[in-house]
Amino acid sequence: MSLVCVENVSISYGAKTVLSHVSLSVDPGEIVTIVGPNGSGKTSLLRTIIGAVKPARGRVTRGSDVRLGYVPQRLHIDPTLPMTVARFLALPRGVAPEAIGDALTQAGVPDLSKSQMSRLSGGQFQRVLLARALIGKPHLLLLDEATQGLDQPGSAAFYRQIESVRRDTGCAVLMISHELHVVMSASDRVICLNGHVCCEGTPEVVASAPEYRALFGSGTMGALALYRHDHDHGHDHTEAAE
Ligand SMILES: Nc1ncnc2c1ncn2[C@@H]1O[C@H](COP(=O)(O)OP(=O)(O)OP(=O)(O)O)[C@@H](O)[C@H]1O
Repeated sequence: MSLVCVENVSISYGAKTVLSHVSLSVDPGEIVTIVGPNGSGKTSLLRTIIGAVKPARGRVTRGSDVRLGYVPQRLHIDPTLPMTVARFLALPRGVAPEAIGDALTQAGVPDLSKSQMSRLSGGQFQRVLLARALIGKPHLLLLDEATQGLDQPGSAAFYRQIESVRRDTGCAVLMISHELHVVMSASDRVICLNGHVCCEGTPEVVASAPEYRALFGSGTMGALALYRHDHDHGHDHTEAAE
């Protein structure tokens, strides 16, 4: 039984249609990545799944007990506003301190609760947003370019954290990313969007699809093989957030 089902969805802003006839579903425990060029409708699709954008056609269904956790692309917090991480995570409704501690631990930043939001590094900020999404114990975690602005090691560490969250909680993950080689190697399934679903399947299938190569070139295949080769050995996946 899928957690969410998107059936024949089209999304328009006024007269402009940005996505047409998109169908997809996410099953429990899967990591599914959406890739696509700028403006191809990726964020619009995620926002439709969480109910923030109404589809012009088609429908999105999810089980009545399925909880979603959403990590947005950006979140601006006034840097002059004094606010600790714990306070931020307790907004807008009260959350028990143990739940905040658990979420920060799952996000890989157990010691940040007393830090000021304005003093966090980019990597720490993203981990705090991840912790915020994990507080509700989601069945499906949705990430919109969560590693934007992080350097390559920082973003690779972030994706390893996502894999560990999936391992520990069993949640499914639907994420958007531009970091093709890192993300493709961490995903069970990849969906390539460009106004519609161009191609989808395992990372290997998508990386070799002509539709994908027309958009991104053929470089990913080599990077994917290299990454898989490099990681064909054990790892201590406990790097601290940048
Ligand atoms: N609220 C809105 N009103 C009008 N047009 C919008 C709105 N949100 C997005 N669009 C337009 O819809 C198109 C798809 O935007 P969307 O943000 O979904 O794409 P994206 O694939 O996530 O892009 P990026 O990779 O640049 O983040 C763009 O042309 C964008 O300008």
